[in-house]
Amino acid sequence: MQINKVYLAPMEGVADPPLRKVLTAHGNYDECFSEFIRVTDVVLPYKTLEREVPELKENNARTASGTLVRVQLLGDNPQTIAATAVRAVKLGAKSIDINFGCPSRFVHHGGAMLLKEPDLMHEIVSTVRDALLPEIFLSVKVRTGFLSKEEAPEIVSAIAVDGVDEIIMHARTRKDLYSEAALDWSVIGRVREYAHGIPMVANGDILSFEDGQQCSEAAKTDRLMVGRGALSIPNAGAVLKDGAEPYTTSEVLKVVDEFIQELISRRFQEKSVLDRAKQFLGFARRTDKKLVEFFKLFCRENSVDKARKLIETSISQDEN
Ligand SMILES: Cc1cc2nc3c(=O)[nH]c(=O)nc-3n(C[C@H](O)[C@H](O)[C@H](O)COP(=O)(O)O)c2cc1C
Repeated sequence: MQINKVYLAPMEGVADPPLRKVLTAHGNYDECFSEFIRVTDVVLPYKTLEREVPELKENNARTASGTLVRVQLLGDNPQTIAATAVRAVKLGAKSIDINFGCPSRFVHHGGAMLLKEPDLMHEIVSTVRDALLPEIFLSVKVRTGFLSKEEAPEIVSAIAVDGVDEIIMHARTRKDLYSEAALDWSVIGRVREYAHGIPMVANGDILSFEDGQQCSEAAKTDRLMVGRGALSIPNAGAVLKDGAEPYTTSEVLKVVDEFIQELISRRFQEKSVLDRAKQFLGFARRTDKKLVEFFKLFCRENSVDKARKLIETSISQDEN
């Protein structure tokens, strides 16, 4: 199947503004997402939204390379989520996503915890939709269930509110967390009918062109979302949509170095720069055996200069 849309997934603590800037310059993504922004019983101040999603004011809700950033909100209070969404739109957001997929144990009543409460999910989605102008794109991100994928039809029915533009489904339940064995893209295909024509976006462990093809066949959709795979294959959009060759090891390392430079330019502390580069490589090594060894060497470096030198040496060895 021809893939028509590929999104860079929201990843809290990973896909922050500097990483979004770097990855969207390479990824050929149709849109990327903010990390989840938690909304309590208080409408979020503008300054919090500006801090979490600086792209809103800096570049009309786009990253430097022009990729739109969808603002993701998480919470259990329909009114404050809706009012916060309206504020995000005033700051420039063109698209909003509601998170019912986050399994974090630090989120007590929000994210995937609400998969157990279809009525509340329905109320949140309806209230947010009613508060926004129709031209503002609204999506909802869920998992296939809380305890079991048998819950998926009820979940999709609850959120398939008139005017919702997309349903994004991570093909695991809350209970599955990130278990590889539990992944089941076909659930997405089976619950399509409950979405009443709202396009579905399939998500979970898409790490290659072949994965993308299998996922879209099973999920019966031409829209995919890539999270961790975006760090192993920084050009994931081009790979999945156009069958481009995935970046080579040295191309991935050049992206890691760009990320390091981006963090330095934003005045991140040396330790944070090293930690974030390790985090990137930790994900990237999933699909590249050469990076497994490189990662071990990289973790021994205790200065950014030495770490960048190691990257440079490895790139020149790889290219010769
Ligand atoms: C470190 C990390 C942080 C995440 N943060 C969020 C988040 O803020 N909002 C959200 O909806 N999902 C979040 N997720 C879930 C991803 O968006 C995605 O659904 C999941 O990783 C499966 O896709 P993948 O296999 O392509 O990574 C996070 C996942 C990871 C690994």
